[in-house]
Amino acid sequence: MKRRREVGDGSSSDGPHPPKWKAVTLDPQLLSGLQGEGFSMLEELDEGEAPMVFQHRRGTTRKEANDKKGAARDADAAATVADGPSKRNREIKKKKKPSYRDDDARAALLRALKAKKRSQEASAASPAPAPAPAPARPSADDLWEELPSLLERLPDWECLDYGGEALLHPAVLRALLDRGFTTPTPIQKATLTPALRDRKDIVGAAETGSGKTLAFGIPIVCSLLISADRKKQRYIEKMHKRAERGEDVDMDAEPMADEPMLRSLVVLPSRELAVQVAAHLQAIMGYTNLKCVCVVGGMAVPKQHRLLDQKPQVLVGTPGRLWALTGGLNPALSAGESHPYLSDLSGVRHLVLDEADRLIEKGHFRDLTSLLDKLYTQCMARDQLQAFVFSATLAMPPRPDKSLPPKKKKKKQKQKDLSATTSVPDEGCLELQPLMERLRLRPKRLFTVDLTTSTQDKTTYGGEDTDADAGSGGLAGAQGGVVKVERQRVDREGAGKVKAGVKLPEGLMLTMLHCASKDKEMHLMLFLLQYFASSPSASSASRVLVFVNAITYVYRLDPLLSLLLHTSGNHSNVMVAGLHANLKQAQRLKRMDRFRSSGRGVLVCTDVAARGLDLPQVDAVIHLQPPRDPPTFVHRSGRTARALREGLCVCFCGPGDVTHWNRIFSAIGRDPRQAPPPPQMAAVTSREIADGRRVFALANEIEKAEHKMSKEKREKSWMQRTAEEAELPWNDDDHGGQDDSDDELSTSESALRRRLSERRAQLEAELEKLCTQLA
Ligand SMILES: Nc1ncnc2c1ncn2[C@@H]1O[C@H](COP(=O)(O)OP(=O)(O)OP(=O)(O)O)[C@@H](O)[C@H]1O
Repeated sequence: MKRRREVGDGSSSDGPHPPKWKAVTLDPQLLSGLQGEGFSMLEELDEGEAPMVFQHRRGTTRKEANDKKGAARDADAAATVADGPSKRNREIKKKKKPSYRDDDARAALLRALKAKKRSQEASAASPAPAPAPAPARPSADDLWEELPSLLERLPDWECLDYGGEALLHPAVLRALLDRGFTTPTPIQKATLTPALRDRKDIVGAAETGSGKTLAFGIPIVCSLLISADRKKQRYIEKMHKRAERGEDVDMDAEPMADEPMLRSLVVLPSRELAVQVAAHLQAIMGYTNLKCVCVVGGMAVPKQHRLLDQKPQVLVGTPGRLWALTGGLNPALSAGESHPYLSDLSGVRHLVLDEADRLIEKGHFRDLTSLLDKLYTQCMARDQLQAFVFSATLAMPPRPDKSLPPKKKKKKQKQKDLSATTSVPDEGCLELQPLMERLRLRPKRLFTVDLTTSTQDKTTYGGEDTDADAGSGGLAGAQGGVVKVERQRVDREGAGKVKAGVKLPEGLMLTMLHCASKDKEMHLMLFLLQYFASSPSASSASRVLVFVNAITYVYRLDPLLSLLLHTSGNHSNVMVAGLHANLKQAQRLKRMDRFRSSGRGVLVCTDVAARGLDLPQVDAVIHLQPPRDPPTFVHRSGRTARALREGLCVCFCGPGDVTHWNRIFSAIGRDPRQAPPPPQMAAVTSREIADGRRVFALANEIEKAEHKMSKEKREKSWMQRTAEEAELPWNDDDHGGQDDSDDELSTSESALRRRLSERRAQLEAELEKLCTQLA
């Protein structure tokens, strides 16, 4: 509230209703310095508002005066900071009831105003300061000079150096160093030399999380860089020769850039995986000018066209979208949506089939085989195309026993499609022979490495023995030796014969939880409550994947677990999300991102998340329902215990699952009877189980009621919308199936909501009690 008080002669007026002026006694000192500056009056504000301001008749507006007031405050604040807190507090108190008796204060105000004006003028005259320059990326020459120091810091990668010539490009070494990858993983060690030095086709099987992505990523990036360097080298030599012949040459000129062409094609079976692999490759290309883009189904075609306009050297994608963009017909895309950059694949030098066994399953193989046919037709000179085939579940073809007489060849069957002819031995692990034929892999160029069985392969390469784990490769191989694979049986597990192509990571703890089928979800609840309660600290990241076999089950479990884990007091920061193939691609990626960035999270998912995904800090994988086959079990379980970390795998087993689990355990060479219960459940008492049942029943009831309510609401709004679109009259009573008036309806709805919130409060209290018991 403002009160005006008359100062001076009182001749000022405020329009038709002038305020009632009242005489105020002012200190003559306050006015002494203001004579002759057009000063006419003071405006006094009540406490809490700004201090008194001077209003000048000479065109100074209220806004300007306020600006000045702000500047004065800034100047005062700046002046008081240096005086320490106590003095500053006194100053602030003073400012609440300022007094301009003091000439210094007035002078400070005028100084501050002048300073503000000067700084405004200066900033208007000079452009905004340029942002601090990003640290310059070292040039290719710098990186070559850095090579010795890089190798010194990465001695384990140095073994891949041979004959004094670096096998790995320094730009890649630098990126590996940045990521802290100081040692190659066994599969990387085993494959890099034959892939890079001898350009062998690589077929590799290694456990989940063992770094297979870089086992093909590094050779691809290095070979692209090295061939660019060689081209430059050849150009420089040519220029030197011309200079020697006395020709006038510009030695600083760069060689003419080739027309960009696609050089490497990486095919994966799932969209999330393609996005992840592309990111992985981009990370090791950080010090290069190479481009890698990702194209997958479910994403906007124009956006993917824009990505292809960049003419990337490396393209990662799923078979359907790749085939469509290369000009194939795909019902998902109409004709004409292919991209010209992909019409010519003759420049492709690397082809990768990651998760190869999944790629040739139904649903992918048609697009894949069409793509391969086009690729091989265009790359007529097969020698230029190097293939990489990887998976955690590949069964290598058995070594032919030369002591036996050769089998009579059967009449050659016409192979119509890959999936029809691919043999699937050992509970679903793909045997490679038909795939190799399809890929036109030739034995002479083939290098296979299998680190998935407990029978360790010893790979003989070009006649000299080399340990696959050492990967140092015999030099004879370089002269075109024949690859032989000899198996030395080393029984690691001591648990009987292990089938080919199914090996779990070393750090995985395999457990089994037996319970009645109807109690599975209740036990899941108890496990999760215990699990998060026993995590080292509430702030440490910890994530769990719960696998089920049906999308409808995800729909049911996701909200139920959200209710339980959000409601339960001290675990309220556990994020629960569902993931399945029926979600739109953008939704899938968004949920994955949310899960990745959640401190503590549970992802309820179908097998769409089983393969390849490298989610950080997944400490436990739960098979609430047994997977369909051993490879799926291996892939699901492999989402944890990655890169030599530890992880927990919990197999929920109801009476109906026993046979299924026996089959899977037998395939991985384990005895299900010897699998212990998960440690989190070992101490759970029968009383806690009884309490758990009660809590779970309550949560189930709430979830069902909430689901019913939201379903009715959705249906009603859908029907109303449809009626409106069809211009039909809409009456709630007709369609709601109730005779209540609007008021009665809303009353019953609000009563229901009230009941639900009471039940929620009850659930919260019961969960709190249960958590305390479990702790
Ligand atoms: N040399 C290395 N040193 C340390 N970590 C590595 C190395 N190479 C890869 N990694 C890390 O290991 C993890 C697993 O790698 P990757 O996803 O390539 O495994 P994978 O064998 O393809 O697994 P999956 O079979 O499940 O697809 C990743 O987080 C990756 O960054």
